[in-house]
Formats: sequence, structure tokens, C-alpha cells
Amino acid sequence: MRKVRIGMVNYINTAPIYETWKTRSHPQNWHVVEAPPSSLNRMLANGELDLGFVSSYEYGVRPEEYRILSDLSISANGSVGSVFLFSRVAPSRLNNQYVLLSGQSETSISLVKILLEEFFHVYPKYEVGDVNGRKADESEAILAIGDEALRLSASDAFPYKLDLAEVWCQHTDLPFVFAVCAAREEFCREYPEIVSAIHREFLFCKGEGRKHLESICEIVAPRIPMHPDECYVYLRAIEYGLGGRKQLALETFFQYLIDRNEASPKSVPLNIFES
Ligand SMILES: C=C(O[C@@H]1C=C(C(=O)O)C=C[C@H]1O)C(=O)O
Repeated sequence: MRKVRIGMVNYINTAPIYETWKTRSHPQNWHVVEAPPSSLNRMLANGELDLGFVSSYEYGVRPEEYRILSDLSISANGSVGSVFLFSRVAPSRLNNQYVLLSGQSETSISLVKILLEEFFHVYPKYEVGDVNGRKADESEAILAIGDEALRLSASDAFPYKLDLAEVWCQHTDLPFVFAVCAAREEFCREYPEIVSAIHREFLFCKGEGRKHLESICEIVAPRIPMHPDECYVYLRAIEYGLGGRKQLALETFFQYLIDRNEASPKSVPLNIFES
């Protein structure tokens, strides 16, 4: 059997699933690739991965190439704690100002544009790059995600901090789905039993991770570094399911993207794979 290539976001937000996964034995041909979301998106699109966690934006752009594995996501219902627009001025004053967007993201890049332009009616000048690089000093605001956002958040370098999921929730009354677990359509057709097996394993790990969250936080908190208790509060708030409200939230996000010509009209309704 050929190698099965599985993408995993290399932030601590996947730890409840992935730290559990690492403790279990799997078929030798299952191979996990750890990378930032934008790299996983590109690899899944190219066929260098067969399935894995990717920005929900990636599904929105190429829905016909994928199926979303049911009841898996990286989401928040209210504030997420690791997707922030850090700003030197009030977000309402960002018109025509430089905003640096993390090159590791795709969903949050689109989300911040929706929030600023459609909810706050400000139109900044955007650049994509390294939020820890030289460009950051010249930008009025910075979009950071994942572990980088957790680190920047602790530094207090920016007086204004906008939690993107919280603002989305205030305006739409919906949760926000940052990432989905997507499998390539042709891989699902050719190897449905492998997709099912990996899907069931992810669902199992999700359940176990929730149960053992405290010990998982002890393992991953030093990677930021942050206090394990703070890590616990953070990871408790991240949600990994994809129930009815989250599906509605995802379709609402895709509808914004469709209206902005950023996503395919075929991204709605969602094409979901059930095991
Ligand atoms: C919640 C988060 O969501 C992440 C944001 C993503 C994006 O903006 O494309 C992709 C995957 C998620 O891991 C986070 O980064 O902390």
C-alpha cells in the first residue's frame, strides 16, 4: 500500500488531537506532515497530501477537489485567543494604513478583511509576510495566528488587540471555523476505507484529548512558552467539532467570500464525508 500523507497544523491548537494521536500506533504507511496552515493548504491543493487539517479558506477556493471529514474542525464560539489583529491605533483608524498579514494564514487573512472592510468600513493597505520580521515595525497593525499570536499576545507590544473570532461572533451571532479536515476527492473515491479509518481515529483522539487536556497542556505549554494553566484556559476554548451551527458558520463565511469573489460558489453547500 502506498504512503498516506496526512497534514497536521504545527500549532499547539491541534495538541488535544495530535498529542493523543502520537501516543497510539498506526499503520506504517500513515505519514503525518506537520506544517503551518498555508503550507498544508498548498500541499493538499498540489496533491502532496491526501488529507489533513487545512484553512477552511482552502476548501472555499477548491470545493470540488475535497470532502470535509464530518465533526472535525478548529473553531471557536466567541473569542479564540490565538487569532489577533494587533494594532498601534484603534482599528477604526486603519484606513489607508499598512496592515501586515501573517503568511502562515489564509482563513484569518480573509476574515480580517471582512471584519475591517465590511463590519468597520475601513480599507487598509495589506501586505503578507513574516510577523516577526522587519516589516512588522513599519506596519500599523499585524495579523498573527497560532503560536506566533500567543507569543505576541504575551508581549504587550501593541495597545489594541482584536480577537477575530470574537468580533465575527458579535456581528453574526455564529461561531467561527478556522480550519477543517479535508480529504482529496479522488483519494476518497479510491481509498474510502482508509479515509474512514483515519477519520475515526481523529474522532477518537478528539474525545481522548478533551479528557486528558491537563496533561496535554503540561507537554505543550513550554513550546510557547506559557503557563500550563493559561494553556488549559486557551485550549478549553478551542472547539474541534463541526455540528450544525459550525456548518452554518462555515457557509456564512463562504458566502462572504463568494460575494467578494474570493471563493467558489460551489463551496456552499458543504460536501461532507461521513464514516
Ligand atoms: C485558531 C487558529 O486557527 C488557525 C488559522 C488558520 C488560518 O488562518 O488559515 C488555519 C488553521 C488554524 O489552525 C489559530 O491559528 O490559532
